[in-house]
Amino acid sequence: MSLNLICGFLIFFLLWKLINACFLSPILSLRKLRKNGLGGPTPKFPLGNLGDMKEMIIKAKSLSSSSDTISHDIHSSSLPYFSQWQKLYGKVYVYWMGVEPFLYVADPEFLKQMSGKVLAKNWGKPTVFKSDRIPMFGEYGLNMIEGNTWVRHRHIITPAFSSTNLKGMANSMVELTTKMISQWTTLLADSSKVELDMEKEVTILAGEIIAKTNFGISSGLGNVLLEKLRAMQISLFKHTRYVGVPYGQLLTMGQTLEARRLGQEIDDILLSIINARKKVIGVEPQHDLLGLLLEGEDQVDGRFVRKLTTRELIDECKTFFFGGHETVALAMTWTLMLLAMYPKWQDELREEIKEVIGENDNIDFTMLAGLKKMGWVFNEVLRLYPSSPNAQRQARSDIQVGNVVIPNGTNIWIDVVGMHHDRALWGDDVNEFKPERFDGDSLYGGCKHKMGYMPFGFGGRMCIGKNYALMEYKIVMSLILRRFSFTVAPSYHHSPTYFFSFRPSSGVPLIVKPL
Ligand code: HEM
Repeated sequence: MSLNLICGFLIFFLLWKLINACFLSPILSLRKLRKNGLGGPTPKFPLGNLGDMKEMIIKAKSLSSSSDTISHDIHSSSLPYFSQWQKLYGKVYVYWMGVEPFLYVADPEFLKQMSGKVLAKNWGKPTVFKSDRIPMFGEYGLNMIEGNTWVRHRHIITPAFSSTNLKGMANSMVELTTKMISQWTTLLADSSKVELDMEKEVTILAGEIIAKTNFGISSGLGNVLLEKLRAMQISLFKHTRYVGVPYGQLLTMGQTLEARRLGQEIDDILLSIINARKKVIGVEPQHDLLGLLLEGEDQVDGRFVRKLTTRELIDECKTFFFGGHETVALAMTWTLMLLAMYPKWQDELREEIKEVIGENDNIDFTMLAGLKKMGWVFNEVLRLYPSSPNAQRQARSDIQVGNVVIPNGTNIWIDVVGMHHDRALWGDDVNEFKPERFDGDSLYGGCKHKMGYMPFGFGGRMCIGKNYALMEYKIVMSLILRRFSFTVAPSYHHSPTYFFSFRPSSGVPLIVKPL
């Protein structure tokens, strides 16, 4: 075959791929979805609805920056496109990121029926997000994998979060929080109050806690990992990403390469931690996550094989490091901001802590169940400011929900914030901070539909670290509320911003006073 012919074939093949990716496949998907009677905003090539989304965000931000009042209605202010499209097209519609259609779902009944049709292991995760997420979670992190690989990993990891193991982690949580408290006490020695950025304080603490309890590593090394993860997140999500736009990655090449470089550096540190731990297996007891993942072997077809490969281990460590500190840190940050806004709830919690824990420094795991009101506050904070504001899935086969067929390959965006702020589900006080709605051991806070409240996800892929998170939250909050009171600093500007999660746009400065 002549060189010209080969080049001709290659050009034809690349052109065909481009036309297919940019036009044929999206038109086919649009037809299939429209056949179901699903509405949605009109996509424009090549950005889909990304341009509209950006415009709406800029408008909403300029409105909120001119207002001094603190509103908890973050659905309208931080995700204005979803809230405005919902009014036009209902709670299930189709929007586009580039040439990728997304089925938007904020209807709990639809979600219930849809999730009832698919086994946890058969859910896919959108391929379109993978290249952005791989530097953060690796290819084999629990939240990235599917099918039998997910079943195997989940089966191996679940025992690490048993109540026996959690009990063993409480001491480290108390120890590290006490260290932070003594730093604050030193700062306060010379003045009666100080202003501290609570987001920064509790993020460092949560990072130290996950580093110690899951990997047995020192705060110093934990902080190095945290800084690299944070820098990676900023390079990946702080600026416009052209998700779903054909060859959109080329437009953000610099950020992508930077994220990959940081990802590799994190992998190298984790590999050295894993190798050091391998040397002490069988010599020292291994109760933390890493020890459990390393220890033991499985018998497969009569052969003994290691449970997870080194690549899988690195990816799981990265996933737990990231997922295990960021979510809890945000829950604690928003809690402190809300408690500073509503001092009545600070007093209520302090009273409860006094009754249940007293001045005891050896907080026992079993005592924590007695902190009922703190549980309500935790639930209410995660309702208003969920650390995981959405869940994403991809159909791996056609799914029939009532009259709607969700075609194989469809991306699904479940808007958790939308459901948590839905007036029809929660009533007129939906945007108010009212922890008492979770009174009476109500798991759903009076929500009219059980799937309308899902801060920890749904079905078999529900958060594996839920009990760990609640334990850490209760220990940290008890220890700090016992010693300090909090008020909102005049410099605080309430502007929760969505980038991967809901974060304060410029920290949460609070005035801290010793009690
Ligand atoms: C307030 C704290 C937390 C919140 C609100 C939270 C929320 C969630 C949610 C909503 C999911 C499901 C995501 C989906 O459906 O795609 C999830 C999954 C997950 N969470 Fe959490 N999480 C928290 C704390 C933690 C902690 C402390 C850890 C680890 C120590 C952790 C590890 C994970 C992992 C590994 C998954 C993936 C599970 C799977 O796919 O099987 N999370 N989390």
